[in-house]
Amino acid sequence: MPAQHWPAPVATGPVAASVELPGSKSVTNRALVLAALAEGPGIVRRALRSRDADLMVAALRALGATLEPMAETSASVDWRVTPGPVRGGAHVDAGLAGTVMRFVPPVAALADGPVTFDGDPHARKRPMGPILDALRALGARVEGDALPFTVSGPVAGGEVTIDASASSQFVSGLLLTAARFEKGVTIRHSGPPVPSQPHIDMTVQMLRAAGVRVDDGERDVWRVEPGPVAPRDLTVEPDLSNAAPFLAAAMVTGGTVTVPGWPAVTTQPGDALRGLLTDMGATVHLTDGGELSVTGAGRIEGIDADLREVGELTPTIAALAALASSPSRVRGVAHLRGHETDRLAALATEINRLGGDAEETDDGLIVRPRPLHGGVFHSYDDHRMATAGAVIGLAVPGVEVENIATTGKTLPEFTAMWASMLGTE
Ligand SMILES: O=C(O)C1=C[C@@H](OP(=O)(O)O)[C@@H](O)[C@H](O)C1
Ligand SMILES: C=C(OP(=O)(O)O)C(=O)O
Repeated sequence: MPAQHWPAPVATGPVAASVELPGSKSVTNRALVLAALAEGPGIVRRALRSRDADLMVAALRALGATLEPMAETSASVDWRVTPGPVRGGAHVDAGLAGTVMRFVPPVAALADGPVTFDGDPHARKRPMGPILDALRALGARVEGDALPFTVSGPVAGGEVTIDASASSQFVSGLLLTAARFEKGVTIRHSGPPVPSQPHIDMTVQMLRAAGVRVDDGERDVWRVEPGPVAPRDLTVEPDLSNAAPFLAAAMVTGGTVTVPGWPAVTTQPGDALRGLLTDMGATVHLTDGGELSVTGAGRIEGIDADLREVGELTPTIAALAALASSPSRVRGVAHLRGHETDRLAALATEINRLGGDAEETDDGLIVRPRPLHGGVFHSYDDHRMATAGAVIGLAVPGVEVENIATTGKTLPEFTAMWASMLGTE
């Protein structure tokens, strides 16, 4: 895969493709953590292979779990996971992965010695304070308030109040390990709304499937009883958020893209694409057999949408908005400033660099239609910025995406899949 300035292919006609997506990053990394914390060996099938998933595998191995591939393809692995006593003295590289930097520190607090964490230069800027303070309040010793930091257990557990408005992953991270703390954990959120509720629902649902008792009946309060985590044999769903740029290609080109294996019921936020793309003018159909198809009308409508619950879809929606025939407004996503990059600034800057009209608001973006021209679309080490550039490039000749290889965070085969969708491979 070329490392830099990837000439984004222009579509020569309506796409007509079926695109099979590898496993969900969010499900994979939760499943691996829960398997490593379980009472006995378990299996995680169709786990994603990508930088974020590889970092999680390395982190759990460093902490004492054994992960063995039972079967693998270039895109996915079936892992047999054998838990071990959580080992101190380890180092965890979080890369730029929110799931690693927020889900692994509570696991590390179970270790018999200190565990050090660091990550990419930009990862040191991502918010960590609330979850590290929570671990302190629950009994851990933590040096540092952001990457790099050191966590030393033991943690007794108990009650803690946090402000999770900057990331739902603070809640998910504490919840995933909570049952293994002597007293379990009760988390109360206090502050502006917590984003990405479906991702918290995903955590709660996967904990329950592993036999953990979770009470989420009161808004912004989660109670986890202490107890064992049951081993499972689970199959990871396709990554519906990574379906976004491919489905967007159907809209941009007035073609049809189908994605097999779309779950009938899911906690993945990518499922919201069905409604969002319909609102932007697509015809969306999900068959009983789990095949999702999106057909573009040849014209994209602007949208006014609150994406707080599904923030990771914002870069694709903004790319579509830049190609739409009427203005768009995206709200509720101030927390995207703490993602892989400040996504609101990055999207506005890169759309405007191509001649567009995008404006940051307090909590989102306004994008007005304007003819675009070619140029370099910077990715800021952000996989979803890179794929947003590819979407715009379908309709705008001369777009070059800087560092397309950053798509390896969650979709290492992106360029090959894109070429295959366009029939140009
Ligand atoms: O728990 C998860 O797997 C995720 C939660 C969300 O994080 P934020 O709540 O920080 O947006 C999402 O954006 C991220 O891509 C994955
Ligand atoms: C915000 C994202 O990732 P992370 O898990 O690193 O927070 C994302 O994938 O859009």
